[in-house]
Amino acid sequence: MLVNGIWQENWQPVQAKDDEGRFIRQTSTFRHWITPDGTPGPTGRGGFKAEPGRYHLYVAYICPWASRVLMARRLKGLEALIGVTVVNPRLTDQGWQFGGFPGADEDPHHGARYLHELYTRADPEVCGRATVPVLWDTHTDTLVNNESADILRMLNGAFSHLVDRGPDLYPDHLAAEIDALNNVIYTELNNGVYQAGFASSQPAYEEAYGKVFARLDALEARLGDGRSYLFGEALTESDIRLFVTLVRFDAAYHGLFKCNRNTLSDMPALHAYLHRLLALEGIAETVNLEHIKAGYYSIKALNPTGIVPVGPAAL
Ligand SMILES: N[C@@H](CCC(=O)N[C@@H](CS)C(=O)NCC(=O)O)C(=O)O
Repeated sequence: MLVNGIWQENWQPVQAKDDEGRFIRQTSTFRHWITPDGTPGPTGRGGFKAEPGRYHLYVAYICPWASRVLMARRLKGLEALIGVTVVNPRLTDQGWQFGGFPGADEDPHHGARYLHELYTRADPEVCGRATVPVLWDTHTDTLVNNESADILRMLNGAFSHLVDRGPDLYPDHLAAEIDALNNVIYTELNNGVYQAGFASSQPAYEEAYGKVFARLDALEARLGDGRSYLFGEALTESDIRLFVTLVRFDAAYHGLFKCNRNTLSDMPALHAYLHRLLALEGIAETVNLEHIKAGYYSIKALNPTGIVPVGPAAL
């Protein structure tokens, strides 16, 4: 991680813990918003007008937070407006690295070797982890936002005057319900699986495991009434947020994170829902299982041999 702009060599993939051994996720540092006219968004400063070709996303296919942004870019038809660079799925002791793995890109804008170089370019005194996704402004050469929840939301609306495609992922009449469900999905699933995987005590692991499967059971029942998506027939942000965890479940969380009461393929409604989303145009291309497995199973603290499982044979 970075402390006052200096990369710390003793970087640890296992993140902060509370007193009972529960994993704690850090908060994001850059919180500016792209808006249609460049006026400030809900946080940060203004000056980031939606313009074709101006912004660039740095992502990792392994990362569920980055994947939700990739999905929104595809669903909203923004591929021609916003470029993407995929980092190497294996975290190094310098954090995310460019190139060096099939399907991993070089940095097209700065020729950086590591993602943390972009963070210090944006702020020479930056402190914190150099996480993906990164939303970069090529005009002012700075980091706009590194919080995927913000990026997901801004991609829904900020470019609509340039490209008006795809579902409204955050319609006004569902906003409060989406926020509430997002919160539950984040706490109990998106982050819940990490809390199981990175727990450093038996009780912390069991607590997280219990939350994960209780929520999966509740969602299995919710989707079992025949609806296509979480809120009926309209695809929303909440579906994107749920999908990114479901699609990694059997390949990474079931084994590596010990979320192993059952596989997702054992839950018929959730499994059908996963495949319904995967079948949406362009969505399967936002998922790279080789990167997902290589990335998760390269976490030495959880898998010291680095052996990557061959399966699952199918999702
Ligand atoms: N709040 C961030 C979290 C992103 C995040 O934790 N990304 C992970 C990959 S899944 C990362 O880049 N980790 C590198 C690190 O923690 O140093 C978001 O949702 O955008």
